[in-house]
Amino acid sequence: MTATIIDGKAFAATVREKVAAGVATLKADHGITPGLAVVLVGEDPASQVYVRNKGTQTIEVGMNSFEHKLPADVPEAELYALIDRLNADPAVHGILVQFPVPDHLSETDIVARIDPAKDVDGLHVVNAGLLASGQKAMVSCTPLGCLMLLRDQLGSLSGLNAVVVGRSNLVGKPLAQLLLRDSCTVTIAHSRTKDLPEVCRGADILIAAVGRPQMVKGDWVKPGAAVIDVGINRIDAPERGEGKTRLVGDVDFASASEVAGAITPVPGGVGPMTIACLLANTLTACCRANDLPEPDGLTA
Ligand SMILES: NC(=O)C1=CN([C@@H]2O[C@H](COP(=O)(O)OP(=O)(O)OC[C@H]3O[C@@H](n4cnc5c(N)ncnc54)[C@H](OP(=O)(O)O)[C@@H]3O)[C@@H](O)[C@H]2O)C=CC1
Ligand SMILES: Nc1nc(=O)c2c([nH]1)NC[C@@H]1CN(c3ccc(C(=O)N[C@@H](CCC(=O)O)C(=O)O)cc3)C=[N+]21
Repeated sequence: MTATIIDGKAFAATVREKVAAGVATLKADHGITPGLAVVLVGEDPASQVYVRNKGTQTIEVGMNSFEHKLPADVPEAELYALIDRLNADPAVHGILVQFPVPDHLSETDIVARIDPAKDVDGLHVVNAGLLASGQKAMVSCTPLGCLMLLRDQLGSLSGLNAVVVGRSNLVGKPLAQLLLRDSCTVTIAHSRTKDLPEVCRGADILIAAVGRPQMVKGDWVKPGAAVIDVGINRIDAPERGEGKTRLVGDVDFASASEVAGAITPVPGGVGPMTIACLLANTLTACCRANDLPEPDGLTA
C-alpha cells in the first residue's frame, strides 16, 4: 500500500485564508488589528527559520507583527521588562518567546511571566490546566495543527487508538489532551517506553514528536494508520553536494509511506500548520480580548 500524502502546506494556506478573512472583518467592523509579538533570544538556527517564515505570514494575513531580537546574553530582568511591556500593550494580542533560550534563562519562569490570555503557545500553566480540564484555553499551535489535519483526513477520531511519541509540554502532552478530548484511546510514549515499536504498531493514529531523525520505521506502523510527523531535523545530505543538508522528520518516510494509510511529509506537513495556527491563535486571542465572537473552525 502507498499512503496518501497529507498536504500540510495546502491545508495551512486555507487556514491562513480564514484568518485573513477574520482579520479583515475585525478591521472593517471594529477598527481592531490583531498584533503578534515574537521574542527571539540569541541565534538558534531552527528558531530563525521559524521566525522568518512567521514574520512574512503575519503581515500577509493583515496582522501587525512585532519582532524583538535580544542578544544571547540578555539579562533576565531585561527580558522580563520586555514581556511586562508586551503584556500591558493593547496592540499586542499574542506573545511568543521562541524556545530554546540560552541556559541562563528559565523557560518555565519566562512562560509564567506571560499574560495567559496572550500566551499563543498555550504553555502557561493556566492554559495547560484549562486544556486538561476540558475548558476554553489557548492551545499550543503544533498540536492544534495536527488535530486539524487528522480531523480533515479521518473525520471522527472517536474510539481510535492514538500513540503520541514524545511528552513535551509544547507538543506531546497537549496533543495527547486534544486527542483524548476527541475520544481517542491515547497512549503517551517516551524515551523510557518498553518496546516502542510494538506500542507504535497498535496505533490507528501515530504521532512522532521526538527530535530523532527518521527514528520511526515502516515496520512500526500499523497498515493503514494515519502517521503525523512533527519532527524537524536537519541532517547532512552529501548526495546533494558537499556540505549540503536537508530537513527530515522523526519518521522514516520512505518505509513508513509504504505501510501507512496517510502520512505527513517533512517539509510541507506539520511545520506550515504550526505557523498558520499561531496566526489563528492570535486572532482568537484578539477576539476574546475584545469580547467579540470567536472565528469558526480555527480553535480546538
Ligand atoms: N513541526 C513543528 O511545527 C514543530 C516541530 N518540532 C519538532 O518536533 C520534535 C519534538 O519537539 P519537542 O516536543 O519540543 O521536543 P523535546 O525534546 O522537548 O521532547 C522530545 C520527547 O521525545 C522523547 N524521546 C526522545 N528520544 C526518544 C526515543 N529514543 N524514544 C522515544 N522517545 C524519545 C523524549 O522523552 P523523555 O521525556 O523521556 O526525555 C521527549 O518526551 C523536534 O524534532 C522539534 O524540532 C517542535 C515544535 C514544532
Ligand atoms: N515557543 C516556541 N513555539 C514553537 O512552536 C516553536 C519554538 N518555540 N521553537 C522551535 C520550534 C520549531 N517550530 C517550527 C515551526 C514551523 C516550521 C516550518 O515552517 N517548517 C517548514 C520548513 C521550513 C524550511 O524549509 O526550513 C516545513 O516543515 O515545511 C519549523 C519549525 C516551532 N517551534
